[in-house]
Amino acid sequence: MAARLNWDSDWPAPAKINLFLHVIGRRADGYHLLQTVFRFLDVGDHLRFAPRDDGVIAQNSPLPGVAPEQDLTVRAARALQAASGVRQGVSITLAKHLPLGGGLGGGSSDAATTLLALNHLWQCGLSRTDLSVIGLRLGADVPVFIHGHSAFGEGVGERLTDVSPPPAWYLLLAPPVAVSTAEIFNAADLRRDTSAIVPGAWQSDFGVNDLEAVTCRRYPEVARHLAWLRTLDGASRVAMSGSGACCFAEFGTESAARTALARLPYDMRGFVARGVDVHPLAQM
Ligand SMILES: C[C@](O)(CO)[C@H](O)COP(=O)(O)OP(=O)(O)OC[C@H]1O[C@@H](n2ccc(N)nc2=O)[C@H](O)[C@@H]1O
Ligand SMILES: Nc1ncnc2c1ncn2[C@@H]1O[C@H](COP(=O)(O)OP(=O)(O)OP(=O)(O)O)[C@@H](O)[C@H]1O
Repeated sequence: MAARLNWDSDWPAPAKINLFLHVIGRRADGYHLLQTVFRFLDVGDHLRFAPRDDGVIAQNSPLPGVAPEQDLTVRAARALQAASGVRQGVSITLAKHLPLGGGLGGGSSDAATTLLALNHLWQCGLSRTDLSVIGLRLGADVPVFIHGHSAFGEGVGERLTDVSPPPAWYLLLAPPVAVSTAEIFNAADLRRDTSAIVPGAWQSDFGVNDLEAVTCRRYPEVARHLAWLRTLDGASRVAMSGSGACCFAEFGTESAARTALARLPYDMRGFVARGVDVHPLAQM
């Protein structure tokens, strides 16, 4: 794919889920120390970039409720412009498919794809490590998308060790609420003392999402969707992703995931996605 990528390309920004997420402490600046496993999915947003000679960074497809200056694609492009000194601009078109505040890392993935794409198209020549440093300032979930492989994450999610969980398909549910990540991390009732494990000791059935109870107390719709997933037979894991709102059930076969989807109550929205361990732009 890498050799053919150019200004005419469609640039994918896949979703991630957190197979588990433990909060093991808190830094002096208030950010939380985590242990988590990030896995990509074969669904996501798509971006297109058009060159501009005037140095302007423009967003052609503003998201409802997100000022263009705050859009993570615009912020990523500006940060790359500043770090590399390039004088070119870009017009960005975002085809948004992932829910905002959904816990699927959509905004972070859009930012990471913008950094990877413009580093290539503007010929900035920055390394992936450079891009990760820029990305981390935009969001704790950005580095894993630049890293490009499913990974055990530590720190705030920037210290990454590759993992390859067993093949799996996921029934994702998207409760009709947007969860504020900051609200959940700052909650007084969040437990922050789960014991750390050695990354190499992680096995696919290990761990829970420590943010789940806090999100469920504040967003009853998330609790209701999780409770329904937990009635399903044959799921190897049921959990919330990130700080929510999306939840998933994991299955060993696509047909098992689709059978579960067929039973979805009329008032819930869901879809099936495959777990993917290599990011579509990893070979760039
Ligand atoms: C919940 C996860 O999605 C798990 O992958 C991430 O930890 C969140 O990553 P993100 O959405 O990129 O979050 P950021 O935009 O970096 O942070 C939003 C807010 O969440 C809180 N935050 C985030 C990450 C972290 N490790 N500790 C925190 O306390 C901070 O208050 C921060 O201001
Ligand atoms: N391109 C973008 N896509 C999505 N959200 C964006 C974007 N730019 C800015 N935002 C803002 O960032 C917030 C969080 O977006 P995002 O969809 O990444 O959350 P999330 O799915 O909870 O992510 P995470 O799993 O990283 O916590 C949104 O509510 C929105 O206000």
